Amino acid sequence: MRPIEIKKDIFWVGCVDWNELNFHGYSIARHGTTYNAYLVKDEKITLFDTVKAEFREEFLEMLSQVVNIEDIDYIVANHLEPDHGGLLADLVELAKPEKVFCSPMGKRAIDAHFHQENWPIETKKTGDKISLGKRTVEFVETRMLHWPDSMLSYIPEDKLLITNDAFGQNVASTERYADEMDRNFLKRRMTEYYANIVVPYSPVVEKTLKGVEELDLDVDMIAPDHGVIFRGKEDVAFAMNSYAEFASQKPKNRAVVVYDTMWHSTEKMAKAIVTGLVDEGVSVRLMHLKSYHHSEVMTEVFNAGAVIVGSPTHNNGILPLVADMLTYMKGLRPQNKIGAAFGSFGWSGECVKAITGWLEDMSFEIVDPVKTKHVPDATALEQCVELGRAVGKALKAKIDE
Ligand SMILES: Cc1cc2nc3c(=O)[nH]c(=O)nc-3n(C[C@H](O)[C@H](O)[C@H](O)COP(=O)(O)O)c2cc1C
Repeated sequence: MRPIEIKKDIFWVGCVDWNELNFHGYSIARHGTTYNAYLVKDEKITLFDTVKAEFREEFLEMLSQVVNIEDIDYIVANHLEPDHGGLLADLVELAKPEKVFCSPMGKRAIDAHFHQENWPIETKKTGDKISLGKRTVEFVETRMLHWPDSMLSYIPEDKLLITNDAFGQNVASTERYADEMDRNFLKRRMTEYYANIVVPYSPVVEKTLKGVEELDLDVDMIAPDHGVIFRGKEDVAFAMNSYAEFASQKPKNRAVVVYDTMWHSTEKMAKAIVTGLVDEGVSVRLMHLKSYHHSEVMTEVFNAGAVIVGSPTHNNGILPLVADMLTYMKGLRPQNKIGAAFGSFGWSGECVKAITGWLEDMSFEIVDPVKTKHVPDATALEQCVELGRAVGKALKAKIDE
């Protein structure tokens, strides 16, 4: 692909990764991603971020189409994760920039990744500004959105906000702008990204959105480091409003029933629970963990107000895929959920206690569990339907709070 001029003398110089399948446990199978970097041609030629190291040749070729690499004066490292900082050392070597700008935490990240003492690093805090000539760059630190080093760069003369991973979406496409993409597809990719990466930092998202409002930043383009760019006031508002909605984590009238099973008893219970939820007017996703990756489950969990988790008792505990999913979910700290456990057992029956413990650790509002010795009979299945109804009622009450 060629560089794209997104504003006068500002170029997208990223790489499209059509084949990436998995980001640190977050499956992006079939959608790929992009690593976006931006080059500003001003009196000081400035590069914002780099790309993943595997794309070295492609990235250097991309840059060479708009600039002599050795003419780059400044590099801004908004985020040091290797999909954006992967070629920083190469660029410092090739361009010999006058300055490398990063946040104070970015300096620590550069030290820990590159172990270089002689780079011309200058740290910038929220509110600090630099001049590129005709343009200014203002920095806004966004610690833990989603790494300690993360920051935003704002160019007021172009009303452009370069946001590193915030507002990103894992999607490989020839389209570069949000308005060229189907809106529902885009929202889905934004939701997945938020649910699998950003959700634990929702308080920082709320603070950042408030900060952008208080600083009265006039923005008509948001350029993230993954996926498409939001251009025009309408799409900027769409991106900001989507993040405000995501960060609020308001419970929705949807439930996820997620489980694993060895001999299908827990599965029979799961289906009866779905019946009870549907009786109460709740929209349900039933997800067998042998069919769904934990990140697909997480996106549904994020979109749901209730999560009902099932496992048979297995060696005095729960099945490994259920433990895997609970570990992943707990790390992402979803808020405002109703939770319940269910499962079949043979003799000792620890499954529901173990699952309930996980759900309590995540501060879910707990509805009493159901466990069944081996194959559920009609009475046991009716208890499962009742569990679904009880969760549906608790969810309704929570939504009305
Ligand atoms: C390898 C294995 C280990 C098991 N360990 C336990 C156990 O520690 N305690 C228990 O109560 N049941 C145990 N069970 C019995 C299962 O929980 C029981 O068969 C249950 O009905 C299976 O539910 P499912 O049909 O959903 O797989 C075990 C079963 C298997 C196959």
